[in-house]
Amino acid sequence: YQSISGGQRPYDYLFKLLLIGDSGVGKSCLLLRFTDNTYSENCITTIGVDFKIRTIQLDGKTVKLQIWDTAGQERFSTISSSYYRGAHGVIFVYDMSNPKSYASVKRWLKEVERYAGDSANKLLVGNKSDLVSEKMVDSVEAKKFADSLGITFLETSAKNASNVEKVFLTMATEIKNRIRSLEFEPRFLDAKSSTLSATPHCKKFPH
Ligand SMILES: Nc1nc2c(ncn2[C@@H]2O[C@H](COP(=O)(O)OP(=O)(O)OP(=O)(O)O)[C@@H](O)[C@H]2O)c(=O)[nH]1
Repeated sequence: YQSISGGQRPYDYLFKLLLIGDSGVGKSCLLLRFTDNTYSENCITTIGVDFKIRTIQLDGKTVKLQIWDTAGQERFSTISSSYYRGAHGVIFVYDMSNPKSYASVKRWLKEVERYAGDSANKLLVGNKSDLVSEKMVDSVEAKKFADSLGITFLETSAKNASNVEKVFLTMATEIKNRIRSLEFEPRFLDAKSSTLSATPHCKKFPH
């Protein structure tokens, strides 16, 4: 086969991930921590949608993560709706010091289900774990909520880099496992043998 770069295989998988949550919960800071390993107190508010790329190694495979940072502000919700389509994973972020942002997660879940469907993997993140004395959202309660949805829950700090790698590595692993289990479905194999573009959920180069 011919890859887009003319022979060299650039990656085995390309996953589109979305960061979703209220304005100010730290989505842009989490993204910058993961892709550039930087942190700034005065991250500017995301206008519309922006994405960043980081390529990781997972079980000997090269996985390219295209991570979209959607604006949390209400007035941009119509802009971001089209970006939900085709997402392999959605990371729901709230601010542990802000109960309102935690309550909003339910609304964001509904919105994502409407636009991205049920197929995308989901993960719940409580950010700003460094603000220990300002903690307002109970970890046990958040974990219970995530369990009820059957999704992973992690507490992070973009500021001190706690658990940030883990969020994206866990998400990539969960998507890869889902896709691998799809490959073993007879229906999927039939479709795949006729044409590779039948691959339903990810761009994967043949080996
Ligand atoms: N203490 C602490 N502050 C954080 C952390 N992450 C982000 N912040 C601060 O929270 C504020 C908002 O962060 P952003 O990353 O811009 O939030 P956002 O979710 O992208 O906001 P929108 O772009 O408006 O949707 C900034 O002032 C950050 O410095 C963290 O882990 N700990």
